[in-house]
Amino acid sequence: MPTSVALIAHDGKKDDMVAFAQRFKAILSRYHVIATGTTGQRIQAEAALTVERMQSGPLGGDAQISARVVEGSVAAVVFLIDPLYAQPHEPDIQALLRICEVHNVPLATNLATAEAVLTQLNKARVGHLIFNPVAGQGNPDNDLALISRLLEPQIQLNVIYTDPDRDLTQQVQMALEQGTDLIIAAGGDGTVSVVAGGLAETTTPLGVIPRGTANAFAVALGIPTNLQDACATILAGSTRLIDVARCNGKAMVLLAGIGFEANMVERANRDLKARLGPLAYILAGMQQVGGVEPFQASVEMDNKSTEVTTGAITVANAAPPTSVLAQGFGQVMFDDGLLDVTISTSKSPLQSINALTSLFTSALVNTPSDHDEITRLRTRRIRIDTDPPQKVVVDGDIFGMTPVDIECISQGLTVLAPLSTIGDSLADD
Ligand SMILES: O=C(CO)COP(=O)(O)O
Repeated sequence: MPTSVALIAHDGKKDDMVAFAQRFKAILSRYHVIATGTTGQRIQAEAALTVERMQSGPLGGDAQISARVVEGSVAAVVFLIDPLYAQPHEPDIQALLRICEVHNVPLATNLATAEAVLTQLNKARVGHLIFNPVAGQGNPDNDLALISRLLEPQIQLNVIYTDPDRDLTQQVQMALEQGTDLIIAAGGDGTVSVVAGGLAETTTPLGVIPRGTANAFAVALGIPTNLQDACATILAGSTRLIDVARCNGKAMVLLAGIGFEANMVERANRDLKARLGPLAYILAGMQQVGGVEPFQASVEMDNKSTEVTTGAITVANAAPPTSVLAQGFGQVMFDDGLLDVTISTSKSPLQSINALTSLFTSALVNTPSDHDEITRLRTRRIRIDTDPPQKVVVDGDIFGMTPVDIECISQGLTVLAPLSTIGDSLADD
């Protein structure tokens, strides 16, 4: 769907254009505004809108805008023509009017029609698609073409590619400032986590198109893991309020793993994930069982501190059944305002395997684990320190070292998701 609006005014109409841009600034700022040179300069200065300026009209600016219309990137053209003065570049003006006819692009040549066109544009949903081209094993070009084809008839889509050199949180912030109706994360759990962090404590919904290796967030919320159905879920528009957490200030939607999980994630690097897909985590986990080094942890909640010897601590906000180490309760509640903490106190590889099997069974049958070496608790806030310091993984990526302070923000995130799923506290009522 085209995402630019073109603004052009002859000299006798420039004051009208500036007043129009000021009045419709909220709508225009949701679009990429393009304008001929002098018109653009005045709009930028007097309506404080960001404008991509072409050449001045008589020097070819109208022709440049015609080219954009032909390319298909223009949603509407507002061209305030002065009917009382002849223009030296009349052929360019006529060409632009003709090109708009040819390509069926809304064209307003006076203020009354311009208002009608902008009022109509205001009804379209504007969305930002944050697309991670290196996530998962799919073909990014084909995936993006399919997503655009499915969503664009209903959503004005601005595509932003993730790039290790650009701060994604800042890009989400910019999209929010422009006024977006939804932000869609198309990538793995890492991408989803950063976008969710930017949307935490706002009312702008998060759409998820799972394109990663594990897609744990989508599975936990019952969001389909194939592209077509994930897009259909976004278009259906039903939203859920879920909890979001902050781990040492960083947003966390899934879980923090200390010890076992952090080492496993480190072993399942991108190469292994590219070769084996989700099996990479299982292989890395198996390699890890024998090498678990127990550590001392001090766990503080409600101003009370407890000491434990453990090989794995998992603090989960949301997790699918396959996140075995988070399954002390057999299912992780993602909308109860609490973190689900699972601590394994196994001391030998064999005990670890027994405890893992118990957690796996708990997740399968949705009941709490009663294994002696599993401690489980629910809390709003937790602080964990360890001796020696341990690696911490947050939402599938290595985050840093202990100590960590994790806090749950109750129902702090709006997600486009099917209404009822596993892990949903309503499902228990
Ligand atoms: O002449 C124009 C359109 O035909 C407008 O050009 P400027 O915005 O550069 O004045």
